[in-house]
Amino acid sequence: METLTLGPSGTYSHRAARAVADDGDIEFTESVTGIVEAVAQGRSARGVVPVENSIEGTVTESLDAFAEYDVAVVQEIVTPIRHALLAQHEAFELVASHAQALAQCRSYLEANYPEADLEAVASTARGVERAREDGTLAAIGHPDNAGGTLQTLAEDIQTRDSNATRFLVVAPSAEQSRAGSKTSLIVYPNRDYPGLLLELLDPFAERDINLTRVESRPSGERLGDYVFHIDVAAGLYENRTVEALAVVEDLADAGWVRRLGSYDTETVV
Ligand SMILES: O=C(O)C(=O)Cc1ccccc1
Repeated sequence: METLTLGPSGTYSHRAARAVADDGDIEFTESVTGIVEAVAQGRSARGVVPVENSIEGTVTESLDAFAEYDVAVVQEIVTPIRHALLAQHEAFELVASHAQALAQCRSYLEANYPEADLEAVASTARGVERAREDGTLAAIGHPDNAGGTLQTLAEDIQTRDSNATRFLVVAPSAEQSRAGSKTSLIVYPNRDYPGLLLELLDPFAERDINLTRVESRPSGERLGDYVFHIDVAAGLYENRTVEALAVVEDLADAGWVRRLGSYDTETVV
């Protein structure tokens, strides 16, 4: 099945996409929003996007794209991230990588290459391509990207050993599923009063549904107005989830509630 992910070839997203697609079916683009948009518009059957890292937190562009485009989430992929420093030689001046990778390796770079400039590029593999062509650049990426002109100068340079990233697999909204142990929801109450968030979360607590993530993102309508991204450890096939959602929908009757669907998690090493 044709699957679009963040490229070029060799990104962590590419590695995650291999868990759900044959390598020959994977295509690349350099925009997370572009991936979600392509799936929503039927130009791609599946998309794989990074959503959250254990060190650096949310990939806000992905969440905002889920709020903007109508798509379903059909699977979660969790993968450990081990970064390598890749360059032609030690004498580089600039490190080019994805903003999250640069942030995840901040301490290592400050301690070992305090003089180096940092440049955020669209993906780790884009930085690798640049470093392959230009000896003044180093890249941070998966060690498998070494070879040719590029050597591995250091491995495991992320701040903590437990660096994991969650990726979500998106599909056209018609493929939204009720089966799975987790569910992603987006709630826009279009209201503001004391205790609103408490009221939105209480229906889950009352039914013993664990929340695995709550994230507020600006709605873009006005300052202080938020869209809430809520993930729960329960499926839409369960009565307790349907009941909790009915209460949430009442509370958000001036706005909207989107069910991205239920899905299972796969860990890929
Ligand atoms: O740039 C990549 O390789 C990505 O897939 C995004 C990313 C960056 C850093 C950690 C995890 C995912």
